[in-house]
Amino acid sequence: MQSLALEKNTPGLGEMNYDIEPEKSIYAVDDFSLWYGDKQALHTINLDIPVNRVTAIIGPSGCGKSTFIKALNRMVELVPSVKMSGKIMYKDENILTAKYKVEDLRTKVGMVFQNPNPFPKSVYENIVFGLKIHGIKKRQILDEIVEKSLKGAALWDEVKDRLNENALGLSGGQQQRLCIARCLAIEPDVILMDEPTSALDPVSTSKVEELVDTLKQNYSIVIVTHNMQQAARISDKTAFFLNGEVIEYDNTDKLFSYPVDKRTEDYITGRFG
Ligand SMILES: Nc1ncnc2c1ncn2[C@@H]1O[C@H](COP(=O)(O)OP(=O)(O)OP(=O)(O)O)[C@@H](O)[C@H]1O
Repeated sequence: MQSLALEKNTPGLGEMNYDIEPEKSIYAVDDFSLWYGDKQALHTINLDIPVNRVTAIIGPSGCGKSTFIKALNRMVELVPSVKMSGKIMYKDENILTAKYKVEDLRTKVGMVFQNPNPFPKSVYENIVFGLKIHGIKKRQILDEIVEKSLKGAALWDEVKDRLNENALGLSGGQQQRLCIARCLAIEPDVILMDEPTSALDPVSTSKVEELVDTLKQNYSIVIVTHNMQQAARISDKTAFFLNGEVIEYDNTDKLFSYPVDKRTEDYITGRFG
């Protein structure tokens, strides 16, 4: 899918973006709105998410960042009062239609949460849990996937001799990388990260940031972060949300250096939020 994301999606950017190369998109979000009961949380979002890039979602508390990212894997539907309109195209298919199987989506889109949430099982069992559900039982295959996933999450060297220990005995940073490894085991296309480092110390945070940078070679990553330095460090594109709207969406270096909208400028310079 080719998309001219910035021309279409960035209110107020005008001709400044015409020199930007069209990128392949993994998601094309089209006039997407969401309500919790009567309260509208997202307003006609148009946003294309590029393949094999890191896209950061920033904005003040309550602006709809988590709601948006949870719409991308339809997790938001777990809230009974949710209503949605518009389209979320994932590889040319609208995931919001009744016929789109949410189980299929979950095998293509992994998610990492704010607080590391390993199962109270061994490191090994954490990785193979989803695979077993999908009927993969052969020990040799599982062993290979465990090693590959832990290597992919830059955790193998630290835990290769502790595979049978309870994952809850790992440090917070190791637990978060284990959750990333658990994601990688299902071989998704996309990894959604909802403030993945906000519960981590600075050393663990920088390990996860380095990891994100490596992972984007093979995965499309969407990361919600409160930390603007983090967004500037690790993302290729940034969307600034405010009151459920996308105010500005652009290449990260441009958005942070030359924001077009005054509200973006005020936010990134710390005048509010
Ligand atoms: N389950 C829910 N039921 C009703 N309203 C909700 C629910 N979850 C979120 N909201 C509301 O939707 C709006 C967007 O919330 P959301 O959690 O997506 O924002 P956020 O930008 O991720 O905030 P934060 O940075 O504080 O996590 C808020 O007004 C919030 O109160």
